[in-house]
Amino acid sequence: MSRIAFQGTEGAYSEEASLKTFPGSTAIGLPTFHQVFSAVSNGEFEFGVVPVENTTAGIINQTYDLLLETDLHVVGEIVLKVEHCLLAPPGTRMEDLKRVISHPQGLAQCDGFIARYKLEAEPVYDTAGAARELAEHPRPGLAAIASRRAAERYGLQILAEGIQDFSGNYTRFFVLSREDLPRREGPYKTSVVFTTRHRPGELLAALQAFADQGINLTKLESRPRRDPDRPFSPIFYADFEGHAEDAGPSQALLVLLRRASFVKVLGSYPAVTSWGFVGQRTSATPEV
Ligand SMILES: O=C(O)C(=O)C[C@]1(C(=O)O)C=C[C@@H](O)C=C1
Repeated sequence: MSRIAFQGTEGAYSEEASLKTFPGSTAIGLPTFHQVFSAVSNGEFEFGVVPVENTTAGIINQTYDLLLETDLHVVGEIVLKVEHCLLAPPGTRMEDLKRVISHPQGLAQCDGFIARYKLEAEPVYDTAGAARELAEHPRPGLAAIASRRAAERYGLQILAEGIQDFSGNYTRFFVLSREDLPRREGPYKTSVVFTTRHRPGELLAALQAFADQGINLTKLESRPRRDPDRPFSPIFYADFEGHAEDAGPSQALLVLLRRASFVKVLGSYPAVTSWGFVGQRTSATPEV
């Protein structure tokens, strides 16, 4: 039975993503992303499940930064539909509420709801942690944004459900492992990080190789590099269809290696190919 580390507390969306992908495994919440990455790096856990991006609120910067700093492989992706609930101790009325606590992503995904009800938003480490904190230390006027599972786990009342600003609110997670997994059947995706020389046309040239090989890029993200001598010089995170060892992708990666000043392949993993598979164990998710 696999042991999976996620960031947060029992009832977190990351826990749900872990258990739906690896049914029957043990998923344990750790307080920080740093701890999840180290626990997988030092072999304490076989896999880590971390959020990378959300369709409403964008990328999770810390995950992207840590992917660069550690040598873990990305061996899977999970896409989970996230339905947020407004939770409060039983007996609380909507009109009593003044403040709401949740993970910054949870707050960002419910920004419109929070504004509509004129609530003061306060960030905490994770959504389920907010629910637990509220259940253990209820304060007048305080609510939490978390999952239905968190409400059940911590005995809170659901005052409103589906409060995210967009009903199509999906979070994408990466499955991290110290070892790469054996190749399976089905479509793959690959994630890479690279930097280019600071000259006109360098990014275009780096990406041209993918176009030349007929490879579909599914993501391109730019982040400021953490270099004190070159603040704001960008580092690029790209995902593309295919396995790094396939003929087309390996050719494109070779060109990228020649053009770029730095390249790191984060991993090739079975792609979540259909939105119908969201949050479900499918043939595209890693086997344990
Ligand atoms: O706090 C949680 O429940 C998490 O699993 C973290 C997290 C995130 O960091 O994006 C995961 C999914 C949701 O988008 C909101 C929060």
